[in-house]
Amino acid sequence: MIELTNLSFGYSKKPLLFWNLNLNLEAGHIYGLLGKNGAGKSTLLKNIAGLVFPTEGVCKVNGHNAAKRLPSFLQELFFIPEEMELPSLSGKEFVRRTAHFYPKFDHAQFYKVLAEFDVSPDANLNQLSFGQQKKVMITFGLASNTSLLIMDEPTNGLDIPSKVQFRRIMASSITEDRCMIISTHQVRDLDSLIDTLLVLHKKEIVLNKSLDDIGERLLFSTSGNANKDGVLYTASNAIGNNTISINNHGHHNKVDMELLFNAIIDDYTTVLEPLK
Ligand SMILES: Nc1ncnc2c1ncn2[C@@H]1O[C@H](COP(=O)(O)OP(=O)(O)OP(=O)(O)O)[C@@H](O)[C@H]1O
Repeated sequence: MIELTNLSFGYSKKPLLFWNLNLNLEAGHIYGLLGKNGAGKSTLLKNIAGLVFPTEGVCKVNGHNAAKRLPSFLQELFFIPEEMELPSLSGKEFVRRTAHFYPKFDHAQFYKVLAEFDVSPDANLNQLSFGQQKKVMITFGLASNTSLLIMDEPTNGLDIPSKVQFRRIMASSITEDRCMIISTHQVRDLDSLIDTLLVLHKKEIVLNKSLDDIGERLLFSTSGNANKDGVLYTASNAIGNNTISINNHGHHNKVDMELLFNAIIDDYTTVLEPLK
């Protein structure tokens, strides 16, 4: 569905943020995009959405060159940026004026999910709190039923019960025809939600693997339970050590995404070797 080929990008007069980046993403998956502050997550998402244009290389979505922003491309894409300015309209009016851009927009789904988020469709959007505004846009994005839904830091501004609700609603909205990409700093917000982890580090996508694959190849445990001959990374916490080691048994275990992310950004790239 998404094909980035030899993509390089840099803002004018700044060094390149990505260099020769290649990435293929498929429908039917919820991808979690992680990277340090300033790694370029938002910029990568904007390249995919055709909001900025590659310096070199190409980004295709459903066969369309994203940079051309053709109507046939735009009607299948919904992008929720990290920060947004909403018009002085009620949610209901916003839907009335904009839903027709998305041929698969489901009005009943919009009102149902918005009610689950406990936001009134009659409230003026620019008088809602930041978290409530996010909820309206997440709901609109889900109801648009576009084949690609991109969310940049969607959980930013949501309180803890709303984050739980968000994960539940998102997980129940994925279909075989849809691809969702969620970027976040809050690794824990992706727990029980994403199926594939993407890590952007040092101008490249260094990891694009399903959690199933990762959990079969790496063992996440306390150091006492680690595969002692295959320890790849250890981090101490208040009560001991957490460890990533090679999973020799091939039995799936739960991936500690935060630990894996920390290992990668600390440049313990050996954790990536068993995943190649
Ligand atoms: N419009 C712009 N013009 C120039 N530089 C920009 C622009 N937008 C972002 N940058 C720079 O590009 C780099 C990557 O920014 P980006 O927002 O893509 O990173 P990010 O990984 O999403 O960061 P964060 O996790 O902090 O949100 C940063 O150094 C930022 O200052």
